[in-house]
Amino acid sequence: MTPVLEARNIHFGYRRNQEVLTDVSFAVEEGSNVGLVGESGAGKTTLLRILLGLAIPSAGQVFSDGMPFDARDRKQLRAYRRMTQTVFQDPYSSLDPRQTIGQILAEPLRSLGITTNATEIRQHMAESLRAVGLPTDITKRYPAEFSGGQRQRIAIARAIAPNPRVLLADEPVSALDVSTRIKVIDLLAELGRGVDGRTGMSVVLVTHDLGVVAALCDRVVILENGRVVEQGDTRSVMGLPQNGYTKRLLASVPRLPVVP
Ligand SMILES: Nc1ncnc2c1ncn2[C@@H]1O[C@H](COP(=O)(O)OP(=O)(O)OP(=O)(O)O)[C@@H](O)[C@H]1O
Repeated sequence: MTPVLEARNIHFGYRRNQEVLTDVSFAVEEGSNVGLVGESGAGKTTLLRILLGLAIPSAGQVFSDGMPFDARDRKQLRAYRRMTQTVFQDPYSSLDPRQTIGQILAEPLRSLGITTNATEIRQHMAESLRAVGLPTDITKRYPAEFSGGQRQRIAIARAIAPNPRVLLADEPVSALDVSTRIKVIDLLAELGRGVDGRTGMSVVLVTHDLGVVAALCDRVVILENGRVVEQGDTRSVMGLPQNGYTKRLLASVPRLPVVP
């Protein structure tokens, strides 16, 4: 099967002669969830920025449905943005405090050219609010009226409103308390499977937390200093890690599932 998204031999540096990513390759199959894991500075966010088309690799290529994706091509970027949406770490800064929830949810629908029809926008908004487990009558309220977990649900509702095929999430639960964290992970897992009449989507999850990967991802890619040191099926990698760095990361996480 052609992967929905693929990074092939990606290199990137913010400065000349200082690579932050070196020869990074991995694929995201339709409907499967992939965790990008590594310690602080490993290059996870940079890789996500490349997958979002916000940074251009110095070598290598991103493929979308098997086709090379060039973020400098505005037409390609527009089509790509409809199929990939993102959720950031901090729900306090990612939502504009001056906008109502309705304005926040409608923004991607308008800017991506999905619809400008008020009735259709209301339908999309209600559908995505239902999918994240929030009441549909909150559209006139402001982000400040909601808790961190609720705000992250609103950010997820905004991301899924255009019906993306891939959700790229950068540490989406690390700013939340433990019980809220579990609920948001469950929500992402549900959205991946498809919920409330929506089709499932792939989730690419950037995290330094292997516990979150174990709960959500079918596959895991381990990054160390900008290189992939190990990748594969999450249960196999976590059950029998081959790489010393992966073993050290695993040793720092309590209670991981054991492969039978
Ligand atoms: N805008 C930038 N300019 C220069 N260097 C940068 C920039 N952003 C990141 N870097 C460097 O690139 C490397 C990778 O950073 P990146 O943020 O991708 O890592 P990360 O794995 O996401 O880390 P964290 O878990 O702390 O967010 C680091 O050495 C970082 O200092």
